[in-house]
Amino acid sequence: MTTPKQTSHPATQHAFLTLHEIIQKARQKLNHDHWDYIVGGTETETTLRRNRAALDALAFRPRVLRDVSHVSGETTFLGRKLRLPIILAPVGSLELFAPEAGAAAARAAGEFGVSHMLSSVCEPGIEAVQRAAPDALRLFQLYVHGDPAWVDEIAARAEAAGNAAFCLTVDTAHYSRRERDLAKRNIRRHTVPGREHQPRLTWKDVDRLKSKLKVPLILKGIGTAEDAALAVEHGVDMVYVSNHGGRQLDHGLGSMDVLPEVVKAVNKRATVIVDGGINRGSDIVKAIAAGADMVGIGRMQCFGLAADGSAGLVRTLELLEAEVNICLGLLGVNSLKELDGSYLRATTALEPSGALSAFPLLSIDEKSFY
Ligand SMILES: Cc1cc2nc3c(=O)[nH]c(=O)nc-3n(C[C@H](O)[C@H](O)[C@H](O)COP(=O)(O)O)c2cc1C
Repeated sequence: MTTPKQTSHPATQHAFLTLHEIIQKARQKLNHDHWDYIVGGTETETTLRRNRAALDALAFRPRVLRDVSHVSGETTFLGRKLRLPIILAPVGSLELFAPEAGAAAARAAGEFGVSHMLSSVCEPGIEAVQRAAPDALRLFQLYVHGDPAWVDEIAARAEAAGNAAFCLTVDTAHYSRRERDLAKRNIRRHTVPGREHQPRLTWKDVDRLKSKLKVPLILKGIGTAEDAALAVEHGVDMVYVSNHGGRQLDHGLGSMDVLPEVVKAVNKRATVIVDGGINRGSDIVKAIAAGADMVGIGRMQCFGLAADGSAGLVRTLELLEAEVNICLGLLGVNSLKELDGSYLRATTALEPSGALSAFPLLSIDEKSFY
C-alpha cells in the first residue's frame, strides 16, 4: 500500500490517533448549546438516525489475492485531483464554535487536498474565504434570502471569487423545528431576514439561475428519483442527495437508502453527491461503491474544527484517508474507480443507530438534554 502523505504537525498526529479522540476533544471544548446545535436533528431525529442506519445496514463483500500494494482514495472533481472524494459540506454559523469559521475549513481543505463548500450563512463570507484559501477547490452554497437580483449579485460574487461551482439548497422550503435549539431558546437561526423567499422557489428559479451561471450548478437536498430526473432535465450539473443531516424533514429515509434510485435516474448524466452520516472511511467507500461520485462531510467537519481548528480538520481528513485506504486494500481494490455494487450486501445493523453510533468507544450520552 502507498504510504499516505501526512500533512498535520506531528504533535497533532500524536494527539489524535483515532476519530474517536477528535470527537471526544470536540465534546470537551464545546458548550452544551453548540454541541446540541451540531449533533441535533428535527423533532424525533428519526431521519438523522436513519442516515446512520442505512450505512450500518450495508456490509462489504471483500475480494482477496489481487495485489493491493498501490491503494489510493484519490479522485478527480471539477478538473482537480483530490486526495479523497470529499466535499466539506456547507455548514452555517461555524463561527459559533470555530473562530475562523469558513476560512479555517477552506484552508484545511486546500492544505489536505479535498474540496470545500462555503455556506451563505457562514462567516467570514465569500471574499474573505477566497483570501484565506486562494488555491483550495472552493464551491459556494446559497440559501435564497432575497429576490432574483439579490441571487444574481451573490452568484456573480461567488464566481468572481473563483468558486468552481454554485449550489442551491432546496430542502429548506420551511425551517424545521430543531427541538434541542428551541427548548434552550437558542433560536437566532429560526428568524433570518428574507427567509420568506425560500418557500416560493420552483424549478423556474432553477432554470433562471442555470441560464445566468458560468460555473456548474448543484442542487442540494434531492431525495427522490423523480426530482433527480427533473434536475437533469433542467440542466443541473450535480445532483446532491441529502436530507440536511436529518435537520429538515423528519421521518425521511436515510440518504444511503435514497442513493440507488437517484443513481439510476441520473444514469451518468450528472455528477452524484451524497451526504448524511458519513463519519468513517468505510462510509465513504460504501457511498462510492453504491454509485456516488463524491460525499459531503457535515458533522465530522464540525468536530475536527471544534477539536483543534484547521489543524484538527486536517487531522480528521488524514484519519479518514487512512481508513479509506485500508478499507480499499482489504476489499481487494487499489482505487475508488474499481468499486461497484458487487462489493456491498444488505444486512442488519448491529447497534441502535444515532449521530455518534459510528463511534462505539465513546461514552457520550447523545440523548441527554441540558
Ligand atoms: C451544524 C450544521 C449546519 C449546517 N448548515 C448548513 C447550511 O448552511 N447549508 C446547507 O446546505 N446545509 C447545512 N447543513 C447540512 C450539511 O451541509 C450536510 O448536508 C449534513 O451535515 C450532512 O450530514 P452529516 O452531518 O451527518 O455529515 C448543516 C449541517 C450541520 C450539522
